[in-house]
Amino acid sequence: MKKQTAMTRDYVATARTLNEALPYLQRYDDAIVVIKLGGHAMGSDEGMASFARDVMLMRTVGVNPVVVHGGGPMINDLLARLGVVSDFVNGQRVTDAATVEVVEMVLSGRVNKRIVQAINSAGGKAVGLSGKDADLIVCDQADPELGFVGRPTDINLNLLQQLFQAEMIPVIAPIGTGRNGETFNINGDIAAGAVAAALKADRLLLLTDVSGVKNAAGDVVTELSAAEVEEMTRAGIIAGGMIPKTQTALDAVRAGVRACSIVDGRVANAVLLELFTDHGAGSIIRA
Ligand SMILES: Nc1ncnc2c1ncn2[C@@H]1O[C@H](COP(=O)(O)OP(=O)(O)O)[C@@H](O)[C@H]1O
Ligand SMILES: CC(=O)N[C@@H](CCC(=O)OP(=O)(O)O)C(=O)O
Repeated sequence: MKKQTAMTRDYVATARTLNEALPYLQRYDDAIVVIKLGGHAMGSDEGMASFARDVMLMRTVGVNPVVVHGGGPMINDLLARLGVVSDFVNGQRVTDAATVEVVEMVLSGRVNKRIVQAINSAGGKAVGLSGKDADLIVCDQADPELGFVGRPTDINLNLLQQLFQAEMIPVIAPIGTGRNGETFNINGDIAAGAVAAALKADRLLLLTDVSGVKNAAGDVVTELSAAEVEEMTRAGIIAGGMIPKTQTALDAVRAGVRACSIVDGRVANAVLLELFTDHGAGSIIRA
């Protein structure tokens, strides 16, 4: 009897959640949502499977999801085994010719295929790509000091639109192609921002390993203005890997993306909570 009561309570809660989700489901019907999955947010196989189900659910309710991933920790692991140490400047890896080979191998290889496989196991049709496929992400060199680090200049929108029409889910490794045949390493956040901006996406979600952008007291700032981001960066409160994230968020909303959220990807169903409930967490930067 007691068990039945608990079960009934569960059903009531589920029904309430579905009811709460309705306006969000309507708002996001046929929307484009770009999700950046950071290397630190790609933990356990269960976490990956849960992320894949969330992406699949988005597709099922009519959203066009695009996944762009990182994999910094996985690159570090292989470089360490090869005895190579990288320097980072403002959250970006200084990338020489030998390093870019390792970066491409790790990102376009194991990391990309792990995500593709997880989404397909959840019933989706994910297609793994790097920026080299059909010239998806063409880059210039970002800064000579960073070596083979790319700044995206052109995105092949036609390819992405064809995949949306076929209800396929693009999973993109942040590797760019140069005009002279170079291979470029692109920071995952910057690649996701460039794709979101080109698509004028409804939402850009940056999934990471912290609960949002924190202020000097260590509290998450739920809504951030451009001026606050600039000030917190100048003061060194936004540092390291959070610099490309917040700059990407600003660039994306300036380029026509409706909103960008920085959320904790380790939280179960982080993507669904952010898109389809009143309980979105993390930090949001709006246009
Ligand atoms: N103000 C800040 N608020 C939150 N995190 C910050 C802040 N400044 C720097 N960080 C750091 O940024 C990291 C996220 O960037 P990064 O390690 O590149 O993540 P990912 O691999 O998910 O892209 C956090 O783990 C944190 O250490
Ligand atoms: C230029 C640059 O820094 N590229 C990144 C690409 C991977 C990435 O962005 O990974 P996360 O999202 O897990 O940090 C790198 O080499 O680490």
